[in-house]
Amino acid sequence: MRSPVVLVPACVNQIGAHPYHTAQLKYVAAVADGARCTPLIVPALGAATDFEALLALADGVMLTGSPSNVHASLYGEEVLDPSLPQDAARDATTLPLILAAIKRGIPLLAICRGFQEVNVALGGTLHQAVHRVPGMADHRENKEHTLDRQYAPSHRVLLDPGGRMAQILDGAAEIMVNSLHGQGIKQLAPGLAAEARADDELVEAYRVADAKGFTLAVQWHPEWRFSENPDSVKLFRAFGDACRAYKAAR
Ligand SMILES: N[C@@H](CCC(=O)NCCCC(=O)O)C(=O)O
Repeated sequence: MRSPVVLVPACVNQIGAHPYHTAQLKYVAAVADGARCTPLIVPALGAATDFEALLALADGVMLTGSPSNVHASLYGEEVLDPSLPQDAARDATTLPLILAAIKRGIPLLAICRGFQEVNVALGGTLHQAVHRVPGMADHRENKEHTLDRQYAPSHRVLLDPGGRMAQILDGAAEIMVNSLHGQGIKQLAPGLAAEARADDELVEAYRVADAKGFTLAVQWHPEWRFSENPDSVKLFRAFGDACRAYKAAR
């Protein structure tokens, strides 16, 4: 029997003289080895994407992190810092894909930029620079540190005791997470339920409250060396199980 297919939308990145569709290995590996599903990287073709064709293949969707920001115009703001990277082709692909996947009840796991994308797709807004908001912490990584240090757990999040995440993590009340983002949730979209918050109250995880299928979005990076972190192992296993159940029920 074939394994569930999980769509992993690509970014567009310039490498040398040419633009490429790219997906980082760590995300693809977490789908393959953590969720035990077959990752299928989706090119960022925007409106030229045949979403119906893709969703007919999909048993799950995983949205990755990326250094680029969701374009501020998509939540009604001017871009505050145009020097930061953007990826209009990814926005034009992921936002419609998110809406279509949720409507179909396809399991959805969203990480970092993906977490921000789902919120914007559903009508929420973002802080463009969390660290400039009075009372909020700086959630960015120090780029001068080694990667191991950048992706090391750096702060706690408190889990909603009645939430899906707490259930997946065997009733944990809080966990330590890494933190590599400048933007964050300002206004949670209608229909999203917060699952975890940092000590400065920033939403760090949520689900789509009335979704037919599994939905979880996290601001941190569970894909980083996931096999060394029991919480990340449980999260990818739960996502994979949801994809297997979706596939079985088709
Ligand atoms: N641009 C957003 C998104 C942050 C994000 O996804 N960072 C991860 C980049 C590298 C990786 O994929 O590990 C923000 O800064 O808030």
